Amino acid sequence: MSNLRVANKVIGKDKGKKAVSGFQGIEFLKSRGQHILKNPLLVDNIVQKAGVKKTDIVLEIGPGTGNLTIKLLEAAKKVIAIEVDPRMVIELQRRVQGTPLADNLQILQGDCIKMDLPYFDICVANTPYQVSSPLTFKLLSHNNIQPFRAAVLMFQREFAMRLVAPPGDNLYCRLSVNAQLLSRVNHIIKVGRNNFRPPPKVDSSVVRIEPRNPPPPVDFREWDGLVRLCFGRRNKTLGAIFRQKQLLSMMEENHKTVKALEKGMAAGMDASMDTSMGGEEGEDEARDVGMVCEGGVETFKQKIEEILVEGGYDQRRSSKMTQDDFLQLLALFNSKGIHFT
Ligand SMILES: C[S@@+](CC[C@H](N)C(=O)[O-])C[C@H]1O[C@@H](n2cnc3c(N)ncnc32)[C@H](O)[C@@H]1O
Repeated sequence: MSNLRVANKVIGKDKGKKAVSGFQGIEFLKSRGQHILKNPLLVDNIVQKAGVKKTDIVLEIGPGTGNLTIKLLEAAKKVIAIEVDPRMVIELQRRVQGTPLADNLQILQGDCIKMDLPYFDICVANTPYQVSSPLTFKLLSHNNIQPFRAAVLMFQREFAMRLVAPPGDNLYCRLSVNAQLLSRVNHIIKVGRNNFRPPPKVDSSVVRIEPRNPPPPVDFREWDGLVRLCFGRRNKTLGAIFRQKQLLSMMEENHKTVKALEKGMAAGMDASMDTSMGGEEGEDEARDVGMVCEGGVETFKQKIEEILVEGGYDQRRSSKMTQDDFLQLLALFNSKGIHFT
């Protein structure tokens, strides 16, 4: 039996997973999102719309049997392809072997979510749908370290439409807000399911993601913490969301932790000059967590309500709020010492 025949069998961690017969004897795995592009015109269209330049280093995630890879190699200076399935790696190597394209292809075998990404100018990929969201945000956070021009990615249609959805759209959600904070996202090609082998259950779309350079000056973790709460119940008013007991007590705990940490750091710095004047213990505690107002000790709930009313957010719904609305809301909370990390 040749090496290739051995390689084509489902091996290693993937052994025993559901497979359908595919290309050159390779069984395609559903669990790995192996839906191979079989329409060459579509492949040409993706490469052309991506705007790949002769000087580009292209990152491809999941090259599979190489239908897109070959076209990318013809258009770019170099392609770095990350593929998790060793059978696909062998097939791709076989396809370029002995051709001038082989010199410009680097294959990294492994899981794209677990490995550090290399430098690249543009990412073009028919992505494995299982990793759509982590991959999108991995790419966008990589942009903070090594900025890139764009990512042109095939996703399931609904995921793509959620990425591009504007405020007020039924599909507008945490994913839309987060992706649009970090990038400009445009839908560029609709792709029917019959362009793949085997055909997936749903249609797909290609989107173009252009990271915002420089990235927005906001702590993304904190931003996502706020957005996650706001979209917990997307059609409720923020007033109603932030009145929920469980949410308030979680925020209050978080608030106390942040204050205690700040106090600990300040104490470390001021250890040699203690200016404390004593006072009522309860009030000190409340002051420590930033909840003392003119009339005395204010409850955390009141504080949050005041912030929302003051900013005009009490009756707003996250499903209709823009990036700027969320940015201003976060700035308002932060200015009152409330954080979402
Ligand atoms: C939708 S197929 C695309 C194949 C090929 N690019 C094409 O268009 O014909 C997805 C590919 O991603 C690979 N893959 C799945 N999960 C992966 C992961 N976590 N990291 C890297 N590659 C992955 C699969 O083995 C498969 O080859």
